[in-house]
Amino acid sequence: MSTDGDPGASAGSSEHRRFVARIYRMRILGLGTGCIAISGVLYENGASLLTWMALAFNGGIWPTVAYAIARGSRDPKQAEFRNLAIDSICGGIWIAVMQFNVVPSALLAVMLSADKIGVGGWRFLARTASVQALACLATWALLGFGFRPDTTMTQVLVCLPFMVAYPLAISTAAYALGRKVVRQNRMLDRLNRTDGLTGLPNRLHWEEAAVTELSRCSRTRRPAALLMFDIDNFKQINDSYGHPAGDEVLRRVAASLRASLRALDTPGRFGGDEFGVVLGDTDSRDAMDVAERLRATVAAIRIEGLPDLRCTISVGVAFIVPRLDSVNVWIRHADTALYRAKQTGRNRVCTSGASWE
Ligand SMILES: Nc1nc2c(ncn2[C@@H]2O[C@H](COP(=O)(O)OP(=O)(O)OP(=O)(O)O)[C@@H](O)[C@H]2O)c(=O)[nH]1
Repeated sequence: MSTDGDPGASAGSSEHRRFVARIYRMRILGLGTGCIAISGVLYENGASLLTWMALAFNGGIWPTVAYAIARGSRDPKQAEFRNLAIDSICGGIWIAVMQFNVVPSALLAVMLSADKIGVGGWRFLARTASVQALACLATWALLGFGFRPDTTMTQVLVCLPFMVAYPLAISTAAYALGRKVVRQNRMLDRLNRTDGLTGLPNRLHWEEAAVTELSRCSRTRRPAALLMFDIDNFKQINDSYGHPAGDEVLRRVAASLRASLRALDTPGRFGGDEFGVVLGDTDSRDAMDVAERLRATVAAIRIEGLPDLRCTISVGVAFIVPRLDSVNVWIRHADTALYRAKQTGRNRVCTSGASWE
């Protein structure tokens, strides 16, 4: 009995073991309090010793047996789904044994249904509800179609723990699951926006920052600049020192970027050995200073164990110009300037020329 779990995860995974453990805890609570509710009816109806023993088994021993079955199974998820169907069958039998005593029978049916929806949705409920109904009908026929729907006050009172504790537990589990989903969505969103190697915003995220900056500039008429830079002869670094050394260079360049920029600026990895920086509220002179500083910082990078490794960057700078209404055009201007820096000897800063100021 549970509202929690991910039936879609792969068999045998730790997620499935957690799912089984959560169901175990819920089953102990649900069947424990549920059997107390049933006992009120059995007591007043003068049930046989065999019926009491069956109830004791269902409430006290079955949760642990079900847990052991699921834990020992090669496919814990499927095993647990079978156990949940058995829960429904038992529920159907108890409803008939109670001769449809209305309050505990309705409670049992509702709680068992909530479980099934929580774990496997309405389709799973439909499947288990049909076996529950069949088990109920068969038991009812076997016991001679007894029908005593009236519920006494004592029977209502012994239903209270089930009525209160179990829905609270279901809500708590649903809330915890909801929080987990929100956390995982946030993490996914962060991963989607981050370059795995450098930890910088990836191209998509970085371009969003550029769009935001461009529209802010159009509104406020404040200056801004875009830097695009590319590591010089990076292929040669990879070829001479190996790919892991190339990766380390990329990480160190990213670290230099993070260390030397303001919170207002947005660095990003554009792809391969190409990076971009959005410099918010920055005029052309300051932008050139930042670009030169970056160039010098990267040139000073030294990698432990590789004393000969040197890396430089070529930087293209594009300022906001009048009637610039597309980030793609802004990036193209910076790219053209970067191309010029490469063409004129690398390890230098070039600008796209035009500026507002
Ligand atoms: N180590 C490493 N290399 C990468 C990565 N992504 C791209 N590269 C390599 O980076 C190199 C980029 O080379 P290019 O930009 O074509 O040229 P370059 O050697 O930098 O020369 P210039 O740009 O003209 O100075 C290619 O060899 C890519 O395989 C990465 O994540 N890690």
